[in-house]
Amino acid sequence: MADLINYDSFSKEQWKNFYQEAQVPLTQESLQQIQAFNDRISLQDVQDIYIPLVYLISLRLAQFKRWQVVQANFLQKEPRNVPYIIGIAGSVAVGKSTTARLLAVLLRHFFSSDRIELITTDGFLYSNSELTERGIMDRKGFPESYDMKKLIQFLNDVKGGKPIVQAPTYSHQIYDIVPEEFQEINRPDVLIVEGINTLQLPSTEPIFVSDFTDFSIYVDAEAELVEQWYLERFGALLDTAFQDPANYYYPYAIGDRRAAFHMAKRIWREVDLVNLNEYILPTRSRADLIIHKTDNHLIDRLSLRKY
Ligand SMILES: Nc1ncnc2c1ncn2[C@@H]1O[C@H](COP(=O)(O)OP(=O)(O)OP(=O)(O)O)[C@@H](O)[C@H]1O
Ligand SMILES: CC(C)(CO)[C@@H](O)C(=O)NCCC(=O)O
Repeated sequence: MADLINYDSFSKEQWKNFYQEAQVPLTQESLQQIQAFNDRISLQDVQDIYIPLVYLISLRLAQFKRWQVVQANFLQKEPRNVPYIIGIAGSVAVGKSTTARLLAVLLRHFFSSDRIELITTDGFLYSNSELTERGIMDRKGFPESYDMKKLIQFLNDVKGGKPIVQAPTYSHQIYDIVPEEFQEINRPDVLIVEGINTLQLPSTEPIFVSDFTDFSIYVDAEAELVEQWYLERFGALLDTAFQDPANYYYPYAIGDRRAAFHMAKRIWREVDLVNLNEYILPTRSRADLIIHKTDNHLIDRLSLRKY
């Protein structure tokens, strides 16, 4: 990959040998938490990939904290606890939120005295009615479908130490922003921000999400595989939609399943794949770490930025 000249690339075997002193909390509550949200996650990957990753993050976090003190001393100010922000980017359905949740569980386990929070930038999408008004309902997920000003303000408030900052929430079930529902972020030590746009540089803003991000991860996989995961998740959404007429997928769930999958394939091809190729993949070469996944979501390569 020519765009990755400033990365060192490692096989899983190499990566796992960088640090194996800690063990996945196999018998503890954390393991139940990991499996509770996705029982298909490979525990071997958690040990081989995520344990060294959490250690790497702990080194960077310690360095970040030291730097905050040095800078405050230079400015003759009291040092304050500046939240450390981890961004997670990648295609729709590549597994960003699963990666983010897994990382949050592990960080909470290993840094038990720190407050670890997680948000998704999906909450900063315009609502369906706003998207319709703007004539871009078929561009959900594209740069113009996000209220970037609001997202930047949110990040600035969190970084600035403002107590209780609200993040709006998005639901895949209703396929829309949830009205009047907010997640409250209260001066975390670490905030994980997951979303397709976390490495984007939208031309409408003078400042970007990445200006607030201290460590960024791009979750990568071949588009054909991501399409398969997209369709699998679509199937799972259909399966749970049966019981709930308020669910966006209810009409598809009670209708012809083949027609529903036909529609999902078309949306993947015409919306999410186009978005991946035009706006998401070009941001990969800005990530600090690229995690490459293959069949069954197994991780086979990691690329770490050198400079
Ligand atoms: N490590 C993993 N092991 C097993 N399944 C996974 C893993 N990561 C993701 N999946 C599955 O892949 C699908 C997509 O994952 P996820 O919802 O995390 O993607 P996403 O990138 O956050 O998507 P979106 O941008 O649309 O919110 C889900 O069905 C999820 O259960
Ligand atoms: C909400 C996003 C943009 C990202 O998570 C995505 O899941 C989405 O809804 N994309 C729009 C096209 C589609 O329905 O797949």
